[in-house]
Amino acid sequence: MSAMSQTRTAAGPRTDVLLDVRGVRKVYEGRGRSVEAVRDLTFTVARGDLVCVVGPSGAGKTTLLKCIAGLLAPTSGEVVLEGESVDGPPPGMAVVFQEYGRSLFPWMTVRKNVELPLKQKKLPKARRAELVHQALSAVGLDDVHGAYPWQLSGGMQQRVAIARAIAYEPHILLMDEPFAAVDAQTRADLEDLVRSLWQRLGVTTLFVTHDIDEAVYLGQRVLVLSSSPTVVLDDVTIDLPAQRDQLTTRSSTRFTELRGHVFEQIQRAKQRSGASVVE
Ligand SMILES: Nc1ncnc2c1ncn2[C@@H]1O[C@H](COP(=O)(O)OP(=O)(O)OP(=O)(O)O)[C@@H](O)[C@H]1O
Repeated sequence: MSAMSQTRTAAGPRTDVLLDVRGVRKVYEGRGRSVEAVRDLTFTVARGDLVCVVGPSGAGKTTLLKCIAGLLAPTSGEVVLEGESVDGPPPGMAVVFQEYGRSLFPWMTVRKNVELPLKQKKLPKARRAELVHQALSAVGLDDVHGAYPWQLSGGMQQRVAIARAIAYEPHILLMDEPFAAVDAQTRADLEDLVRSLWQRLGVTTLFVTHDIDEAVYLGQRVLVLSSSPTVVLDDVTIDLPAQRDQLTTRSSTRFTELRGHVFEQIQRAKQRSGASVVE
């Protein structure tokens, strides 16, 4: 780790660790061929943190996120959430994926889409209505309760997916390249939405992206993944002011320094090859 990096353990043991990723390794087994997507990932996320994970294409970001979400079993190592080992989708977690078009049900109205996980949580009807209303209002979609997802723009659909996630009142929110498929202006608006929701709701957030600027703009920390073997190459503390805006923050000297530092790390990581074929 470089001088700019600050390991989170430097100040002593963390007492409020929400997520503990311990030596996670994932090898995909295929016909006569095994691909080691992730070698050894170890890090913690404290309650209330907003942590971005950035790494070159194929570094294993999605694999890591699926392991954390309990959708994929690590080959070795362990994911511990709130003291419990993860061996399936944990109840206190919500995930927002890149493909909003596939994550919303087209035959259900916006309201029904947001309400669905709350029904699975067996919340009473009045509470569900309250949470749906609050969440849609928080993402600026007060007027579209009765619309269908396909009647909305891509950016609005992703807002619905975010509303569904926050209505669930998760302890941790995972986001996997959620804005990769929207235009630049919408992306900037959605980034600001994530920051403002995080500040208002205090929900612990792990945000995976391949976009260095996005990671530095959003995060309190940026974890830089290497590729082949995939490990945490750097853990950068983003010491930008808490109040960020697209114009001032992105044109500040500190933003440029941090972005340059992460960029250098990614370049180093890219000099290595993709995932290792281990057999
Ligand atoms: N089901 C699978 N079977 C075999 N190999 C896989 C499987 N899923 C992913 N991989 C391989 O594991 C490696 C890591 O993939 P992963 O999708 O996790 O990376 P990523 O960092 O999210 O990539 P990107 O930024 O391009 O989305 C890649 O080499 C990929 O080809």
